[in-house]
Order: sequence, then C-alpha cells, then structure tokens
Amino acid sequence: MAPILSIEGLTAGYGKLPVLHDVSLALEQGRMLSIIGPNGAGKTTLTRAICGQCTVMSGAIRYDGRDIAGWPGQEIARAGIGYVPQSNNVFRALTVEENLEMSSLLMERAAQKAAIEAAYARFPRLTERRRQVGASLSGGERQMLAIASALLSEPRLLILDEPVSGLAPSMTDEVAHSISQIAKSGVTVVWVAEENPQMIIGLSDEVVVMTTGTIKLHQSAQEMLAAENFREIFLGI
Ligand SMILES: Nc1ncnc2c1ncn2[C@@H]1O[C@H](COP(=O)(O)OP(=O)(O)OP(=O)(O)O)[C@@H](O)[C@H]1O
Repeated sequence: MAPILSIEGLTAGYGKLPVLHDVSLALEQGRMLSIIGPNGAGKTTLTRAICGQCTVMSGAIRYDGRDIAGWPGQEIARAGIGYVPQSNNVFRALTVEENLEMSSLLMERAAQKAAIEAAYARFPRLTERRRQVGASLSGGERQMLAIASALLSEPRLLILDEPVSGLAPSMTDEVAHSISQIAKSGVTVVWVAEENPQMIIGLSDEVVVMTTGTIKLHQSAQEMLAAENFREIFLGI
C-alpha cells in the first residue's frame, strides 16, 4: 500500500532560515506516529511544514499521492489534513457550541447538526460545557474542543502538536484515550509528544526521534519500548 504521507528531502523553516534539514519520512494510512525530541529539535516546525504554515525551501510532501509542499494551509485542510496547534487552537470568546459551528460553517445544516452531535458523543465533557466560552475551559477541555473542531471536516490525517502537555494526569489519560480511539477509527494520527513519552509511545505504532532539525531514528513503538537504551534515548537526546 502506498503511504498516505511521504516526505522526501524536506528542508523548511521560517523566512530564509532553514530549521528542518533534508527530512524524509513515510507513513502508512491508519498508523499512529509520535514525534519526540528535545526542545528546539524542529518537531513543531515539521508539523507546520506539512500543514502549510512555514516556508518549504526544497523537497516534497506527498499526501495521498499529491505533492502539497508549499500549498496554502486552507487547501491542505481541504485536501483532508486536520491540524491542532499546541496553543490558540480555539476561539476563546465563543462558546463550545459556537466553536463547533464555526468549524463546520460550510456544511449543510442537517450535516452540521449531525457532525456536532457526533463531536459531543466523542467528548461528553464538551456537552456539559456547550454554553461555556473557550477562555473558561480547562486546558484539557480546550484540547478536546480543538480536536473535536478539527475532526468536523473528517480529515484522513490528523496532526496534533503536544495535545497533552501541561495537562493534569487524569485529563492526560482522557485526552490520550480519545486520540487513541480516533486512530482506531481509521484516521492516521501524527502526534508531537513532549511529556509522558512512554505512555504516548505505548499508544502509538511508530516513533520518530528528532534532533537539530533532522530525524535521528524512526522505528516501531514496540522496538522503541523494548530498547535497552530506552531511557538514554529520552534523557540523552
Ligand atoms: N516562527 C519562527 N520564526 C523563526 N524561528 C522559529 C519560529 N518558530 C520556531 N523557530 C525556531 O525553529 C527551531 C525549532 O523549533 P520548533 O518549535 O520546531 O521545535 P520543537 O522541537 O517543537 O521544540 P519545542 O518543544 O520547544 O516547541 C528553534 O530553533 C526555534 O527557535
């Protein structure tokens, strides 16, 4: 099967400054990939490059067979890639319900209603808070809303930047469980993980370790967890 995402020799960054250097990566449909690495390794920049939010200097980003490198973010979203950045990912002044409506504006009314109900079914916590504004949600509830909003357009690839960082342990478990369910439903998930790497890798199929704008290691989650130098990989990188 051809990979749903295939990155070849990608150099990308901000303005004229490259941050990613010659990055190559392939991911099959339905897999869950976690990206780990120290601060400044380029994890966020890699997710931004895929989603059309930084400058691609060279290389290809093939999604579903098409080279989307350099496409505007909106077209990439329309092609089926959902993106949840780490912060500023909900409309803070709007209620939960209004956030979901905003993210499904282009749908027909009946389809929109059904999609929003499906979002509440997936995240029951949001149902209880449907009249609360984004700014008043807890960190975990905000991530749930951001993920629910991204799912409304039914992406086949969902990219999440540190969705559980800074959350309380019980919220971390709840959000991580939801993401795992999303992956089980057939959506390909790319997940940037900073905290709780062991738990996140345990839920993933594959792991990429990044350092200084390059991919240092790409292996199965099982291999990574079984590696004798597992702790070194995290503490040493
Ligand atoms: N908007 C920007 N403009 C210029 N340089 C940037 C910008 N955003 C990030 N960088 C630089 O790109 C490099 C990689 O940052 P990036 O955020 O991708 O790393 P990261 O692995 O996600 O780390 P962190 O976990 O700290 O977010 C850093 O040196 C950072 O300073």
